[in-house]
Amino acid sequence: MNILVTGGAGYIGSHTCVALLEAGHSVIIADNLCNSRRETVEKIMDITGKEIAFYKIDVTDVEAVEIIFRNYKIDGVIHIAGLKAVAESVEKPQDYYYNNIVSTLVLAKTCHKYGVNRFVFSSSATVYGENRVPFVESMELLPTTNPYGETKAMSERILIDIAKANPTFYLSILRYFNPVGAHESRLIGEAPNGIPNNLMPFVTQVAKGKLEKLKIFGKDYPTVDGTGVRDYIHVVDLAEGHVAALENLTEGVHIYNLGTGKGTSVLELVKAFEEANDIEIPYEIVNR
Ligand SMILES: O=c1ccn([C@@H]2O[C@H](COP(=O)(O)OP(=O)(O)O[C@H]3O[C@H](CO)[C@@H](O)[C@H](O)[C@H]3O)[C@@H](O)[C@H]2O)c(=O)[nH]1
Repeated sequence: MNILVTGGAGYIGSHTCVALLEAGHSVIIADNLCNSRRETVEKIMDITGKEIAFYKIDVTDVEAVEIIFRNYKIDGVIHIAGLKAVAESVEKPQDYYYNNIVSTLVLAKTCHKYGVNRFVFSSSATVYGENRVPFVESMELLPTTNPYGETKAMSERILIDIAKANPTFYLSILRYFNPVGAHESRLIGEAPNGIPNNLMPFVTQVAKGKLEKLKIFGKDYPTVDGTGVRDYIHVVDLAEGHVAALENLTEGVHIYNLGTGKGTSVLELVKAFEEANDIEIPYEIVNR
C-alpha cells in the first residue's frame, strides 16, 4: 500500500516508516520538521534501502496536503504529526488546539474527497484522564488535565463521528503509553530539539554529558519507591503496532492501547539504564 505518514520524520514516525517499508509498503512522509530533522528521512532510507517521498509541509495546510493526494494514489494515512509537550500546551493552548485539531480535520476531509478509507490515528494514554488504572479501551474518557490531552481526546471524537457517518471509512485509534528505545541500527532515535521534556531523552543526554544531572520529579507517590510509575513500551514494538493496525484494518472503529501493561518507576528505569549501559546517571529527587 501507499501510506501517507504525517510526522514521519519524528521519533515514533521514523520507526513506523522503517516498519512499514520493511513490511513492503511505500511511504510518503509529510512533516514540517518543527521537532525533527530532514536527515532522519535519509537515515530511514539507509536502514531499509528503500526510497521515500518527503514533503516538508504543515498538515494544517489544505492545499499542501491535497498536492500529495493528487500526486499519489494513497491507500491509507497514519496521522502522527502533532504538538506533544504537555507543559507547553498549558502555556500555548491556542497553538495546540489549532495544530492538533485542524490537522486531523484537514486529513479526514482530504481522505473523504479522494476516497481514502484507511486511517490510523496516533492518540495517547493521556485521553483516559482522571480514570483509574488499569486503563481499558472500553472506558469512558474523562477530562484530561491539559490542552494537549484534550486535543487527542477531541481528535478521537471527531474521527469516530466521521467513521460513524461514513461506514467505508475504517479507523484505528492507537493510544500510546510511553515509548522508549531506538532502532538497533542506532541511526534513528529520540532526538528532540532543545532541552528534552521527557524522561528518556533527558536521561540519554545526561549519559552523553550534554546535561549535568537528572531531576526526578517527586518521591511521595504511592508507588514501589515513591517515584512516578509509567508503562514504557519499546518504540520498535510501537512501530510494528502501526503496521499491524493498518494491515488488519476492517470496517468500523478500532481502539488499541499500545503499552506493555507493566508499570516501571522512574528510579527503576534509571537503574535499568545504568546497568544496561554500564554508566552512572547523576540524579537528584526534587519535590513535585
Ligand atoms: O526530567 C524528568 C522528566 C520526567 N520525569 C518523570 O518521568 C516520568 C515520565 O515522564 P515523561 O517522559 O515526561 O512522560 P509523561 O509525563 O508520562 O508524558 C508522556 O506520556 C504521555 C502518555 O502517557 C504522552 O501523552 C505525553 O505526550 C508524553 O510526554 C514521570 O513520572 C515524570 O514525572 C522526571 O522525573 N524527570
